[in-house]
Amino acid sequence: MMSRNPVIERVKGGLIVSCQAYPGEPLRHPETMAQMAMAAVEGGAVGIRCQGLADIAAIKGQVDVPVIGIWKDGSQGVYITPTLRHARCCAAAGADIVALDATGRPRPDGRTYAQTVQALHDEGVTVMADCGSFDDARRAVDAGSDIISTTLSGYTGEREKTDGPDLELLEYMVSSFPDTPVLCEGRIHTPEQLHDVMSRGAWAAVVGTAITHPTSITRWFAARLDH
Ligand SMILES: CC(=O)N[C@H](C=O)[C@@H](O)[C@H](O)[C@H](O)COP(=O)(O)O
Repeated sequence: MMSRNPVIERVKGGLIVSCQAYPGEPLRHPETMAQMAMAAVEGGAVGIRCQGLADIAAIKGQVDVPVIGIWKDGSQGVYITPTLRHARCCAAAGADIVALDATGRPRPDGRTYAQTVQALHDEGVTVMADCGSFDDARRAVDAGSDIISTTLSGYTGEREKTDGPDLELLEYMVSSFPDTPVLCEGRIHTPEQLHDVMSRGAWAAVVGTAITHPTSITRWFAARLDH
């Protein structure tokens, strides 16, 4: 499959690194995230996913690879780029692709996911659908999303939170929607898992925590101490 969108074509077959720090965390600073993004690109990342308008702008100022921008607002319900306003701001901050919650849950601005995508497409914005289930993926494809992704699997109550990536959902999406690039995102923690998701037909994969969240990585090691 080819994508007619050059930005999506650029990340084909590659590793996208998510550079995010959560509210109150020591690394939560746009310059720090830009440094993290530069380090990831040096290691072979073909794209960066990042959160927040300041981070998007700082990262776009430092790397040449495509940037997927999100704006997380809140932590319950629809919080990943929840409204058209949030999405427009991500695009204005420089995101090459804007990712948004593609679930059917009510959105704060009362628009449906499809209405939001329509408005963004009218403005020339490339849209990535963060899905939590197969129904979300179908709705996202029907809405004309440029990319669909497993991002929200395990976080919306519809799919079990698997230890690793949701391979079942990935395979279902890849086989059902051959004309839409499918990204695998969420709980890819090892190079072997990355290899596995790519061999199952992912267009590209997004890895966050295992590369850019040292507090989690430290906890994984510390949990194996005998005391
Ligand atoms: C559910 C949710 O809010 N996911 C977020 C989406 O941007 C991030 O917190 C994740 O780190 C990202 O999806 C990458 O996944 P992982 O960190 O597991 O490699």
